[in-house]
Amino acid sequence: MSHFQYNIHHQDPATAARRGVFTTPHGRVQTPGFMPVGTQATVKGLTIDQVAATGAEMILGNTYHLALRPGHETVRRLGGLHGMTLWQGPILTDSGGFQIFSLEGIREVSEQQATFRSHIDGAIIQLTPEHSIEIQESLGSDVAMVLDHVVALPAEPDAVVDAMERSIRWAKRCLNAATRDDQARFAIVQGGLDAKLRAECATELSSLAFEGFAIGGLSVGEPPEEMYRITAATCPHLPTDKPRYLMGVGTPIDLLENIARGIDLFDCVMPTRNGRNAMAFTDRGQIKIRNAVHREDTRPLDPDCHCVACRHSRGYLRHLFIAKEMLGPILLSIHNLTYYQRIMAEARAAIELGRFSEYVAKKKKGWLSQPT
Ligand SMILES: CCOC(=O)Nc1nc2cc3nc(NC)[nH]c3cc2c(=O)[nH]1
Ligand SMILES: [Zn+2]
Repeated sequence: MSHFQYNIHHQDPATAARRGVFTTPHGRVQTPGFMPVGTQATVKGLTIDQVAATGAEMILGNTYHLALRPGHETVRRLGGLHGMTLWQGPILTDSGGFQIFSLEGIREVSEQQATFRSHIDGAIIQLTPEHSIEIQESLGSDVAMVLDHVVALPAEPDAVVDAMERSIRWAKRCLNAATRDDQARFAIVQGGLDAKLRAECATELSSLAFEGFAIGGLSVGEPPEEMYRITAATCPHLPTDKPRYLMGVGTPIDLLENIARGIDLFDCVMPTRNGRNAMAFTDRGQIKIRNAVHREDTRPLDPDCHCVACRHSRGYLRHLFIAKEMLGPILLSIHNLTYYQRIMAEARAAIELGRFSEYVAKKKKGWLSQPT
């Protein structure tokens, strides 16, 4: 009996949106679902109780960062990510390919491995598919991402094909290197912005024994319409009975547009990173809380939000940022994560009612109006 199970209980009649539940050894994830990013084994500035209170069920850690610091053997000796962080829910680790390629600029990719320079001490790191799986098994995450080869866009067609074909070979090496049956492996579809390549890659990966499938190589600066075109072209070639995870996405509109095209799981730094930078998401668009207009505004960020930040006035939140108090970034991170989870909960309910398209239209109207 597998430790992992994915069940769809509603399929939206008018879109490709699905409502499901992904069961892991550390509990269930309601889908569509959003995973807060905890790159260095912490969702920045929040305790795990605060993260849980936002409604998050599954969080994301990053293999590349944790392998560099404190080292995956150290994490294992400290009880793995669950023992170290005390987060008892599901954890997904992406092996950080994106961080490598975006943060460091990959020094080189050979058939054997990706070689890059550590952003901490400049040391040369060589990451093979096998080592990436070994690291993630030490971290003890519930879901491990395969090591893939991501090319920066725009890229020469030959380079896109080459990286996509290497990613498939590396995905097979990751499966062969796996030793834990209580850790799922998710494949990552590559293929740039070429719908035909994406379909080929998805079809090939779907024939392999993965518990889930991610769409990579997006949210790397391409226009939203291009992202939506690629997810719409890729999902039909992925198994219907496995979770689909769109990496690094996105804004609230991106979440809904991609749920409509068949995506089940998301992760993005936006709610936390923008929160730390004094930007709050609301149903009527984004609020830049440092703006002087909020100076004596007694209203909460969002009257419909039950989070701890929304018990305060906008004026107080603005003061915290102007005074550079650490509570400011913490409260806005909590609000933004709560907001993202609320959107996902509303989306799940709308799919159950068969009214997802109506829901998306209503939300987009609010987001595109001017915040008050
Ligand atoms: C190296 C394999 O593990 C990975 O995490 N690969 C991977 N991660 C990604 C993360 C991304 N974040 C964004 N936008 C913020 N886009 C991403 C793409 C990938 C990816 O293609 N591949
Ligand atoms: Zn709030």
